[in-house]
Amino acid sequence: MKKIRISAVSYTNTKPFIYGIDHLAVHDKIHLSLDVPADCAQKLIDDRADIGLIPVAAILNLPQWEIVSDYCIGANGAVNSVFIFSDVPVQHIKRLQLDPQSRTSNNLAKVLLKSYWKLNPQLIVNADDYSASADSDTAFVQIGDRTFGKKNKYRFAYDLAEEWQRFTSLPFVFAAWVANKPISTEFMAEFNNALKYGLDSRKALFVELPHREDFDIEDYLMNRVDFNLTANKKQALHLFLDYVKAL
Ligand SMILES: C=C(O[C@@H]1C=C(C(=O)O)C=C[C@H]1O)C(=O)O
Repeated sequence: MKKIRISAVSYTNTKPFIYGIDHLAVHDKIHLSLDVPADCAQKLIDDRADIGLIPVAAILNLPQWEIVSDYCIGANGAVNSVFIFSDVPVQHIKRLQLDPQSRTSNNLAKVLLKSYWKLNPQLIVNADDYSASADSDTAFVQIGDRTFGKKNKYRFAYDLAEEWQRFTSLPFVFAAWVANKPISTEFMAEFNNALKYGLDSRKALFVELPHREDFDIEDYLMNRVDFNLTANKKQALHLFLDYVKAL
């Protein structure tokens, strides 16, 4: 049987899902690659993958798409790995560098700047000095493991899932399992079950993960990232896509 090509996020937030896939028979039906979120999205857009854990903002670039699982990378309030890091309060940011690995959070930052904070800093894509500007008016968006332990290194760290919740009173969905073509319901049920198994096995996974003094990975994967794609999260997802379309 031809293997289903799956691109998943290479960050710690996806490790529970990978644990589930690696421990169940669905593993043998899959060709799995781990990529930064922007590449997960591009693989699905270019049809180099059949299913991806893709940044939801990239859904808008897919001619055909379907959410194929009950699970996601989401948050109910602060997620603790998606920030605008800044040396000045958001009102004083003049330039904002976007994260080359992100699609959703860059757009979330744009939505919050426009509609919540009502600010209009210059946005910089692919900055040469990304995340290391000497200029204190220049802030940056950053996602994933590169943010671990950095929260107290900048005078201001705006958690974008928390700011979104302040703005809309809703949770947020960063990435969802999306297919770009019809996939059999039998396979999707087996895959969904593996994702659930991974989430249910988080305690066993923690034994394998490296300990960090500067970041509480267990709290992150048990309490900050919220993996259930609930009705509330779907509502938030559609609202977010409407905001992105209006940018
Ligand atoms: C919470 C996170 O969610 C992520 C953020 C994404 C984005 O901004 O495009 C995409 C996938 C997720 O991994 C994170 O990576 O820290």
